[in-house]
Amino acid sequence: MRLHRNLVFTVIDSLMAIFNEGEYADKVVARALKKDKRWGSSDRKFVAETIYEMVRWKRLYAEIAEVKDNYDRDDIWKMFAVWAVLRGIKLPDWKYFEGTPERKIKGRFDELSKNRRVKESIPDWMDELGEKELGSEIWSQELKAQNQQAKVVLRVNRLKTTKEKLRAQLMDLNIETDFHNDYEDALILRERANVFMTDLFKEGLFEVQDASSQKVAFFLDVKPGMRVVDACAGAGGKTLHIASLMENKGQIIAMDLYESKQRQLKIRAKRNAAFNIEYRIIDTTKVIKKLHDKADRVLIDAPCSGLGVLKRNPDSKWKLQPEFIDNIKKTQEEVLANYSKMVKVGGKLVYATCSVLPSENQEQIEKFLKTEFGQNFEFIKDEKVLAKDSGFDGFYMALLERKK
Ligand SMILES: C[S@@+](CC[C@H](N)C(=O)[O-])C[C@H]1O[C@@H](n2cnc3c(N)ncnc32)[C@H](O)[C@@H]1O
Repeated sequence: MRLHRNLVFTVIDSLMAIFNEGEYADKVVARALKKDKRWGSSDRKFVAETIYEMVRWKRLYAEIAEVKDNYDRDDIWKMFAVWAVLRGIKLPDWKYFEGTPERKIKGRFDELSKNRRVKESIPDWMDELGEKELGSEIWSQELKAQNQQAKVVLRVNRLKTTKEKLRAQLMDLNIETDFHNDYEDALILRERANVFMTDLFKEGLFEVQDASSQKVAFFLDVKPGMRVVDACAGAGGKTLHIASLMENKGQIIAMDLYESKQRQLKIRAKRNAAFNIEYRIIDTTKVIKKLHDKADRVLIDAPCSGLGVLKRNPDSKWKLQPEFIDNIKKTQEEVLANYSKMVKVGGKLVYATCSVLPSENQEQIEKFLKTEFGQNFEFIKDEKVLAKDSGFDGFYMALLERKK
């Protein structure tokens, strides 16, 4: 591989913004890709993937390069040189690479790889937390799995097509996909491609949704004609899947705290031809009270640490703080206590997170079932999805039924 100056400069600028100015990697990458219209797909791929790689392995590269946080531009060049050397890429004779100690880089890599925190490139506190909650062996394997690049997974929109037809249409565009027995609605791309540019996407024939996340709507056991509340709907990844399974029959009530997310959901719902969604912003407790005892199904896709989705958000390794996790656990307890009241007797509740930490998952459910209101519910089943086993995101989902 040859390094091209303007592409590498874009990577360095982007990393300055992510590491030093607190910007989010996905936004910075999106901006970087708009920079030069002449770039072809391999140029764009280089820019996006290199930025993500450098974010993913930030600690490892920084320690090998012997540079410390609050990196200046020279430090980022040194980290970039480490990335290139470890990939066996020949460094061009640019001034930034003068004196790069290639042999020392390889030696330090071997030495530092003995320490999990450096090898898997995560902060100390996060490593301590993961080990405490999952045990050293599982946590090590999970971290390794979550440091792999995520596969691109599509979810067919049953309101518009079938996965067989969609697969054939994608094939016409030279986008090859596979079905997977464990994920009924999924098509998994053999190679990464920018599927958002296709007319098939613009016509709403599919959404991009990780395979683990696609399990949740099935777990909720929705049927056409039901009244389903998606209490933390956000931009609606799962709402749209629920809509697809309900064949536009019945009612879906999509709620969130934030209007901006709901606006995105509305656009997506239109594209998907999902017509049975109503929208509510949770701005007072009344919004929830009005629906007490009214829903056949309630989904609580709770806000969480995101410690199951580091594959797709490597950035959160560096942005997440321990205090955030403590606070989000309190929110999880509250939403379980309050939103479960919308389930009618005989109805079902799914509590889901994209975290692998038991303290955000099964322990929240155990706690809830011991509360006065929680005693009205029976635990049916749960699923703890680890990236190390599934190859997709880490996830948790629990199914409860209201008995009285
Ligand atoms: C895991 S995300 C939801 C993802 C979404 N369900 C999807 O599949 O695309 C959690 C959502 O909960 C929302 N949220 C946070 N606190 C909440 C609360 N107290 N009540 C309702 N929603 C809340 C956040 O705005 C966020 O959109």
